[in-house]
Amino acid sequence: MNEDGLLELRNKLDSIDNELLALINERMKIVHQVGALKAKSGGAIYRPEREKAIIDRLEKLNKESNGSLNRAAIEALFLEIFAISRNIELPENVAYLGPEGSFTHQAAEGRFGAMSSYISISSIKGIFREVSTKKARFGVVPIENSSNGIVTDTINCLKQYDLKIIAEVVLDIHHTLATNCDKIKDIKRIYSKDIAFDQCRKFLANVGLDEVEQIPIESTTKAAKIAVEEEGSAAICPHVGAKLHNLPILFENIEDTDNNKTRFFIISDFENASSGNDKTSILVKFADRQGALFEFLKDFNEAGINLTKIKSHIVEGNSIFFIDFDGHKDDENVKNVLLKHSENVKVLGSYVKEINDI
Ligand SMILES: C=C(O[C@@H]1C=C(C(=O)O)C=C[C@H]1O)C(=O)O
Repeated sequence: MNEDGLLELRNKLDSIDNELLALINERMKIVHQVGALKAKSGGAIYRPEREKAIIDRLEKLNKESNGSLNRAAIEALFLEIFAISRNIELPENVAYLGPEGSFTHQAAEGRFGAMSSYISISSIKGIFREVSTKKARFGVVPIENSSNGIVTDTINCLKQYDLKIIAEVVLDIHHTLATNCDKIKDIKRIYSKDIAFDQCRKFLANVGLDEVEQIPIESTTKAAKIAVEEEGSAAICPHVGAKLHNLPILFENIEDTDNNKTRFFIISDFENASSGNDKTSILVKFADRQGALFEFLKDFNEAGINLTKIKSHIVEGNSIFFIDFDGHKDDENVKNVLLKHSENVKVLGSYVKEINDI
């Protein structure tokens, strides 16, 4: 290795880092001023729509100037900077569906960064309780998986609690088979969450593990914890879950579809302003008469609103619909339709539409 060449390059990196540090500190001073203005006006500190606009602008600039970073890299860098900025203004605590290492934990960390504090909660209802009693500023809950559908507990809580969806996060879900066993045939039982077994059926059959006892438990990460302690056990769990409990990974990406995604909602107690690229979620209870659903959908159609999801759901014996559509609740056309149906509709929140859709 050319030692002089290496030293010269490292010196260049050092001086770039010095400039970056000075610029980030300069940025933080301005964030502080924004924070002071918000404190005066009572405005929300976290503004996902503004953060998205910054990332969109930087991605465009990066393309135009032939920069080598892709969107994921720009997001990783800047979402962390934003999270640090917000935490300097007001420390953020985030309640997520645990345990540590769960997919919901990953979704939470992706959005709130390394400086936020995280509270692992064992039930979805517990998360709603934590946020509505202001013990946590944000909650992160799963809402649907591409193979297993909607998460009933989350719908029930969205109906019951007066909290808002302020952002959505979509994660690609990958499972591993992790075990202390050296050979597949030594595996006598597998622990995982019920829906994870469903998502890996073909894989289990292909490797001859479909007849082995499957023990469903409440989380995939807990599955790794149990499997590490019990001889002859394996876990279907996320990569981070296996690492967290030092359980060797035998197979990666064992899910049956290569499009396995979970969508999460971030909930809090404030409403977002429009970003120009939003989605809105509502719950609707239709009157028990012919044509009620049809008329509702007709009004949406006539207002030029694009429905992106409609799922029926039973709560306490009554059928309600969970509906997503493009647009913000304050957009003129949306506002009018919602007003017309206000008796039957609960608006759950308007939030920036994710690119990675489910
Ligand atoms: C500084 C602000 O507050 C937060 C931090 C942001 C940032 O660091 O750029 C952007 C949006 C907000 O989540 C702002 O609203 O501009």
